[in-house]
This record gives sequence, C-alpha cells and structure tokens, in this order.
Amino acid sequence: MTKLSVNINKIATLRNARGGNLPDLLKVAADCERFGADGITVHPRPDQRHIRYDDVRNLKPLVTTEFNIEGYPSQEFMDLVLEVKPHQCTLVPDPPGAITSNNGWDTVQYASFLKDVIGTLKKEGIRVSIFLNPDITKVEGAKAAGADRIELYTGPYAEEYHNALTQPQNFALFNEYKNTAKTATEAGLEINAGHDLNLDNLRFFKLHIPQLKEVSIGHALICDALYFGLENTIQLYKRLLVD
Ligand SMILES: CC(=O)[C@@H](O)[C@H](O)COP(=O)(O)O
Ligand SMILES: NCC(=O)COP(=O)(O)O
Repeated sequence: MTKLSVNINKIATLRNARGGNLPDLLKVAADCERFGADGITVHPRPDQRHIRYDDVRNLKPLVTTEFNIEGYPSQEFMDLVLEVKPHQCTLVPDPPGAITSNNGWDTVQYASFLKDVIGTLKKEGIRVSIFLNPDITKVEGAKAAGADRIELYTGPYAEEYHNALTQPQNFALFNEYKNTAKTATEAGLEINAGHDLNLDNLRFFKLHIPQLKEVSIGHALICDALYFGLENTIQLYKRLLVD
C-alpha cells in the first residue's frame, strides 16, 4: 500500500481569500486524517500566500499521522522546520516567486548546499526527501547529499498521460520515471511522488512504480472534493494506492 499524504495548501488559499478562518485549516487536516489520509503535507511559500508559518506551528501538535513540510530551504524555512520537527521534510528548489513547483533539484550543481541542509535536518531526526525530475543522472547526487528519499516530480507525467493513452509509443517519458525509481531504489533511496497526480493518472503510476512509498496530492484532490466530498474523495484516492 502506498501512503496518501493530503496537501492542504488549497484549503489555506480558500481561507485566505476572505481573511477569516473559513475553512478552518486545522479542522480540515484532522478530518483528512479521520477520513483515511496517511499524512498531511504543507508547502509554506515565502509570500505565505496559502500556508502561513503559524499554520505549520499550529498543525504540529494536531497531526497524528505523518507530517510533511515541503519547501525551498531558505534560512527562514529551515528555522521553521527545525522548530516544528516534522516527520519528513521535502526539499524543493523553487525560486521565491514560483507559481507552483516546476522542477527538481540539480543535485550536481547544488551538491554541497544540499549536503549541508540535509545534514542539519537529519541531525534533528527529520527524514529528508528531495524533489527530483525523472533523470537518473541526479540520483547519485541525492544519495551523496544524504537524502533518505526522492520525490519524483510528476508534473510532466501528468501532462503526457492523456496523450499516452492514445499514443503509447509517445510515452517514452515514463521509462525515465521507471529508470529513476529503479536507480534510486538500488542506491538505497525510497521513492515518493507528487505534483498534478489525480484520479485518472494515479493508478498507472502506482502500478508501474511498485516501490512507491508515498504520494502527496493537493490540487486535484481538493478540486475533486468539491464534487464528491472530502471523505469520499480521500477514499477514492486511497483505493488507487492499494498493492
Ligand atoms: C512540491 C510540489 O509539487 C507541491 O508542493 C506543489 O508545488 C504544491 O504547491 P502549490 O500548492 O503552491 O502549487
Ligand atoms: N508534493 C506534491 C504535493 O504536495 C501536491 O502537489 P499537487 O497535487 O497540488 O500538484
């Protein structure tokens, strides 16, 4: 069974639109867990446009499943993560103004930076995952930097998935995901995945990357919840993650 971590960024987006506390992010997180989520993911960005730093602090004592904090390791982000001590920290190379995450780490160029950051987090007992493109040449650097896991950036997978249904010969990209996952597993790294996963494309990914430990899903899941309700939606996603 692959774990489902629900990314609640979009709940904070909705709350922030009006300035009050509706929807209540902490209640939604607790309800996601009650409805079957195996973890809660948040991605506080420098402009705090959705998840605020205080949300992260307030969530910590409430999350009873796995707490995963994602983000670019600026000094501010590192201070927050070291204070909160989540189960997992996912490092993402987003520049400050990024609309959303759209690239994995260049583990060669940032080798020494990543090694320092990961060493600091691991000293505090925090598991570290790093966001990676499907590219086997970046796996060795992830291992050398001390990461425990990689999170495969599934944005390009999601984009190509629909074309691939009609033209499977065009889905060469998926081999890159399989090869990267295999190389990482052989190097002793565990595999997470995320970005633009949804009810259509999740099962194929899960079936072909059997070592997949965890997916973090936010945007599509919250959109689906508008139609199906949060409890049903979480159960629909979980059904796609069974072995
Ligand atoms: C790392 C990753 O893929 C997700 O965190 C994604 O970027 C969600 O962030 P936003 O909700 O800000 O788009
Ligand atoms: N790490 C990916 C994540 O948390 C959610 O990404 P998305 O489902 O909002 O695209």
